[in-house]
Amino acid sequence: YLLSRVIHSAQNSLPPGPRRWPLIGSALAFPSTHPWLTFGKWAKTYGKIIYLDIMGQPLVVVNSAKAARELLDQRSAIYSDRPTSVSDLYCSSGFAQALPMKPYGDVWRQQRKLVAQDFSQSAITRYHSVQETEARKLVRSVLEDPSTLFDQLKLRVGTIIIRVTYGYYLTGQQDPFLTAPIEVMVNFAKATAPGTWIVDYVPVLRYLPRWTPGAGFLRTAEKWSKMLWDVSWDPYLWSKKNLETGQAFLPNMCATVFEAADGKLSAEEEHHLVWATSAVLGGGLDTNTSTALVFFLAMMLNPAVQAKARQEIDDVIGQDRLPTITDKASLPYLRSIMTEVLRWNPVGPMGLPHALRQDDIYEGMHLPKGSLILPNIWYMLHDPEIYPNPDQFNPDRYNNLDSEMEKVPEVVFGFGRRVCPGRYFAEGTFFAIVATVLATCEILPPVDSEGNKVIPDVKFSSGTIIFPSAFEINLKCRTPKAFELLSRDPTDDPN
Ligand code: HEM
Repeated sequence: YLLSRVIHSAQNSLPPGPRRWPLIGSALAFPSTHPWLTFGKWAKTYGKIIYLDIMGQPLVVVNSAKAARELLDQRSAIYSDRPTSVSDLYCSSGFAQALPMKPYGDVWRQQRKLVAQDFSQSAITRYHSVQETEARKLVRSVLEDPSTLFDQLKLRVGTIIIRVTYGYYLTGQQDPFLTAPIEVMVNFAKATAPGTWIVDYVPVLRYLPRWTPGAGFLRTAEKWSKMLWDVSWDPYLWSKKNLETGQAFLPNMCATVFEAADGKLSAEEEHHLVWATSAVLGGGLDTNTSTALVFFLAMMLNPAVQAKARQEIDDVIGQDRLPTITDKASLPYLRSIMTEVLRWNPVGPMGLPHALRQDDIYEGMHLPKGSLILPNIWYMLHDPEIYPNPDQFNPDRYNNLDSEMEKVPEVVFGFGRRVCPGRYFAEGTFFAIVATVLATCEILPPVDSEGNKVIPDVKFSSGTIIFPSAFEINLKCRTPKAFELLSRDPTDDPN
């Protein structure tokens, strides 16, 4: 009773936000592109918590890491859902099947447990050599032809994630086990962009017969749903079959689950495994690819940072071998660079939306039940009060202190019970690429026909997972010895 009185009195104290109109709410003010930038600007006017209402759907933008911690972490029992309205929407396109969009509950818990077990900090060391090998192949290929950087990154990051999830080794860039998930991720980006589904705003449209001209979205949704289904089942079925034939590389996530169950999974367990593995694929492909691209961009723009990193590697590791993932602990400047890449342009600038299960009050403001909570990760890492000159790429801002660096991944990988279960694995892949590139190469801007350096603008796409606009680099190998080391198998390296 007391709570309802308090909520009632707080009803009039919704967080501040742009003007709301009858019926449409604040829909007119909702930024159509790069919303994290607008929400960040709004922080000056409205503060760290902003309230919007899109046609009756309450949205709460959280612009501060402290508030995100206090709500999404400390009150995680009520902040761990995914928005049902949005899940319904994804449902039309099949994405509600996927673990990351699942409502907080038993099915989500079962699937998440499978991912968390296989990618725990202790379990992932068995995947180090896969990550290191692919990082070396990446550098060799890009040295051969720097214009292939984007494609090679997709291929190498894809190879790592598909290899450790299903035991399948990609045959090349055109392998359908790579091209299909990439296409599905493009659909995911579209499906999660606000406004893609007119049905979101006018729910009755869901019941339109398929053949009506306005029902194109239903046909799109059906097509995407089928693609997602295939992309989730096909590699799984390959893995299951080839665990028996011995063709699947070990260890891999599917095989580990199968072996733990003595090869016998119930239909329900199999369902959980299919959707858990497909979440790994979806969670680990574009995120890691784009993060590595941001690294290349940052390095090209900051030659002094590269030089300092190479010096650290030469001092700590020497030039007779390449750094491996276990060397990360002794390379603080490289860790600072990785941290600064994650902060400078986080590839998931708004993370994924959480949903609030019941009415809540925060600092006297009423946060209504059913609100979508949108963490503005980008702004949390660009708030000038916390990160002075936030647009400047400056790894020294952490003073080599892990306590300072840790504040960045704590935000970049999301919050509470929904925090990214692939964080440590993702950092392994990222480190393998960063360390291998910096130990062996100089990343240079390309030059035009008159010999002038071509420096690209730093621009990003908009969406759930964002990519830098296309740019070119030049990659120069430091020494013949470095080139030779790139051809070595990391497991043969003397440590
Ligand atoms: C740089 C790389 C990555 C970044 C920046 C990233 C970031 C994120 C973020 C922000 C979330 C949402 C957390 C929240 O709701 O608060 C998330 C969820 C998730 N990520 Fe990652 N991620 C990365 C790599 C990976 C990898 C490699 C995997 C797989 C091994 C993975 C698997 C997942 C899954 C399954 C979820 C859904 C969790 C849930 O809903 O319970 N991610 N990630």
